[in-house]
Amino acid sequence: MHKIKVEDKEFEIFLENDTLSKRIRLMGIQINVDYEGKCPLFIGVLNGSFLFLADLVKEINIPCEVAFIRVASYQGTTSTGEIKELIGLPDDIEGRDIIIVEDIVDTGLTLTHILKMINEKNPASVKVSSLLLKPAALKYNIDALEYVGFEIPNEFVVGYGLDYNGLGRNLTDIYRATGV
Ligand SMILES: O=P(O)(O)OC[C@H]1O[C@H](OP(=O)(O)OP(=O)(O)O)[C@H](O)[C@@H]1O
Ligand SMILES: Nc1nc2[nH]cnc2c(=O)[nH]1
Repeated sequence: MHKIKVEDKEFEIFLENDTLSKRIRLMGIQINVDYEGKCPLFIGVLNGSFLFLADLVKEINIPCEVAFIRVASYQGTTSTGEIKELIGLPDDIEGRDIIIVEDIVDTGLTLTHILKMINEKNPASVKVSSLLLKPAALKYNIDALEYVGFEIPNEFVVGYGLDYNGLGRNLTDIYRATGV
């Protein structure tokens, strides 16, 4: 089993880059079909989505635009993970077909806040594309979650954009914590 250490934590290989690429190709095909004749605006949620978004849009062969947003958490309330503000949301999304791009949906809290703030700007439609989803961790129902790469167990993962204490985002494969 291919194991690595990121800072103090051990991880084992979980999803190899080739597996990710094949799935992302299929997700792109599905989006090309669903948005034929439209010009969707992909909005990546920084930081974790940067590699997934880059690979996903390379599979898109219809006109599209790309933007990024960042969410900032309340200071001192990290245990509840409340979200204070959304940075970088374009002003002119009214009437646009939006596809929010996430690396992972865990509890669903981040997306719930993002969706609320985006919907206030009256887009034509909003869907979410997430590479990973932890169904067992979900606390918020997200109807807009249309394109999911992989449903994974409720385990901590790192690599391909996902970090452990800021490290590991550059790994080409995704690893899971070994729990030792
Ligand atoms: O469904 P949730 O429980 O809200 O968790 C999912 C969020 O957590 C991660 O972001 P993180 O806050 O770690 O920031 P990062 O993308 O900069 O790593 C991920 O990119 C999602 O945005
Ligand atoms: N790196 C990383 N970030 C997350 N954010 C929510 N869940 C996870 C996870 O499993 N790994």
